[in-house]
Amino acid sequence: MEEIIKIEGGHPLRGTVRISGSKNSTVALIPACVLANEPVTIYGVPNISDVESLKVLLEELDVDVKQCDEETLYIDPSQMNNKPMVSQAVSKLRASYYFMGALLGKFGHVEIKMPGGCYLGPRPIDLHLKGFEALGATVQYTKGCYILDAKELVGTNIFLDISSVGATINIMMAAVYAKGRTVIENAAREPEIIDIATLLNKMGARIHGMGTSTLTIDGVERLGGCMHEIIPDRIEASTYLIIAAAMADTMRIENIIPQHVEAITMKLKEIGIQMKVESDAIEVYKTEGPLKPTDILTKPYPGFATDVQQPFTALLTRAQGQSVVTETIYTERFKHCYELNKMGADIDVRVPSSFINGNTPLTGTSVTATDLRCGACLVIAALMAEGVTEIHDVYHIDRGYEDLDGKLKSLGAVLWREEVE
Ligand SMILES: CC(=O)N[C@H]1[C@@H](OP(=O)(O)OP(=O)(O)OC[C@H]2O[C@@H](n3ccc(=O)[nH]c3=O)[C@H](O)[C@@H]2O)O[C@H](CO)[C@@H](O)[C@@H]1O
Ligand SMILES: C=C(OP(=O)(O)O)C(=O)O
Repeated sequence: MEEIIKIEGGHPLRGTVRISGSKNSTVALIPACVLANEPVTIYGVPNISDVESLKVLLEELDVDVKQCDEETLYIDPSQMNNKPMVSQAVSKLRASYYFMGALLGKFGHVEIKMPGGCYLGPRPIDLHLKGFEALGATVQYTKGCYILDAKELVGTNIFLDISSVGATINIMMAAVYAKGRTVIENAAREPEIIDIATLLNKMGARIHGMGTSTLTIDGVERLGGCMHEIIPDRIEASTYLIIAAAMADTMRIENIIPQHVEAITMKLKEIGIQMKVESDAIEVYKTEGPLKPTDILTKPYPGFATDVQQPFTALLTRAQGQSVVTETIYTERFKHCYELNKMGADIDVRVPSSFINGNTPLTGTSVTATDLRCGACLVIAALMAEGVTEIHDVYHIDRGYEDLDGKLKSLGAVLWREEVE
């Protein structure tokens, strides 16, 4: 049996939606907690399936995990055991690879199988491994498993060829207990990296320069417990901004850091969306008149996030003219375009760009969420479409959007889930 989402499109949306804690922060913060020797409490944890998979992984390592309330997680790693990470849960998400840095940093040894996550074209982890090697670890790959070993990790200078989010976080975690100073040059500057470094510093790490492209980590001997509140999810926030732009009379999006979504709000304004930006909320108003087409170039933060180009494409099918989306991060991240075309869009994909010939009304049909943000794109398209859209492989969506159904229903959307053969 498979669960699908059905959405009846065309209903105007109004009301207030609250953004959850950041998925991409949470999935790194949870593995980072095992570096401590005392309990850590994290607030604002989103209720998504990636978190459920990480809780399973923690339990497999004998970490004491308690869900204190809906969004508070208590993680006590003081009695944990370092075991091979080979269960199914590892393959359910990409971020299980953060246990590489965390366990290598804490125990000098880790055995873990290949991570899972969204297929967006090839997603190598060579920069993570080169960073671990530079710190003094050996890396072996046998029978689908990485085995990393280090008698001692020693701080060094590491230049990342690409400012990879995952490699920056993983190397930072491996380096917190290393002897001496590690400097990561061309480090990623995403807000999630600042969040992880902030947690580690609260635990007693000495990390400087977060939010810049040079991160300095001075090794320490012990990390203790702390409490930490996760930043709001800028990708979920962007998704609801686009939903509002597509379907709202008036929609208020709360628990937002406006600076984190500035590349998106600038684009929305450029195509003709009106909004009011407050310190921690954004109100979006009904658009009168046609939307203008635009060109989007995905870039690392603070540029236009690759995770948002897919949902944004759904909105661009309504623009009067041709828009071009060019991917510089994952050049094959265009599967959503083929699904949108099934709904009546006219999108031509010529890697690394998609050419969206707008002003095409969308009609509900059967489509597949090939990855998480393709799923978000199809939800937006379905809300805009005439008739009922059925979305398959919704487990991708559930990896990253807390209570999508509940939040949309509270805004006036008509959707439901069904079990099908
Ligand atoms: C859990 C999480 O936070 N996921 C996000 C993270 O993924 P993730 O951390 O996997 O993405 P990276 O920033 O590492 O990837 C950026 C680019 O670097 C390349 N690369 C990366 C590592 C490496 O060792 N070698 C290499 O060549 C990748 O193929 C890609 O082209 O950042 C992506 C880019 O913002 C987002 O789409 C994902 O939502
Ligand atoms: C690609 C994404 O996630 P992951 O890296 O966890 O696969 C995403 O959040 O859009």
